[in-house]
Amino acid sequence: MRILHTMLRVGDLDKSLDFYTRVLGMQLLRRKDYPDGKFTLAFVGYGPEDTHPALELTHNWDTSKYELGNAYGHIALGVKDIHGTCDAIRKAGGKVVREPGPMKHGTTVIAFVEDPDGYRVELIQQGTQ
Ligand SMILES: C[C@@H](O)C(=O)SC[C@H](NC(=O)CC[C@H](N)C(=O)O)C(=O)NCC(=O)O
Ligand code: NI
Repeated sequence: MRILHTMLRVGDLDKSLDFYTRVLGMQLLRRKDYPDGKFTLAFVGYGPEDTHPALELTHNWDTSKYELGNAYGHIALGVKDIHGTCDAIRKAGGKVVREPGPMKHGTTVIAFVEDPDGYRVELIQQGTQ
């Protein structure tokens, strides 16, 4: 088995696609409208789905906001230069909500950014896990 995708419900698909593609550098892999169900699925990631996991951004046409609750954690991205990546994300208009540094109670070097819905994306400095 392998991880195929993680599904996130998003309130504004255009804003989310801009964040995940322009700000985080992902590719839009495929997008399909389901008019009978009044929703759109857009898959984004860093490579083709037959070899890379993807995010499934689900847009329900009648829902513009979700209660994220306190159970959801994050998706994590490995990065070569966490400081440079955070600077680039800020420059592109992204929101860094936790500056790079060792995790609390540990040594892995992490940072957190927030997507347009408030979902957190963790950046992990490669080689520090
Ligand atoms: C290893 C890396 O992938 C992590 O996600 S560790 C990040 C760390 N997680 C926790 O502390 C989990 C327990 C916490 N009580 C929770 O439920 O989230 C984290 O979020 N650290 C915060 C920080 O600023 O270092
Ligand atoms: Ni993590």
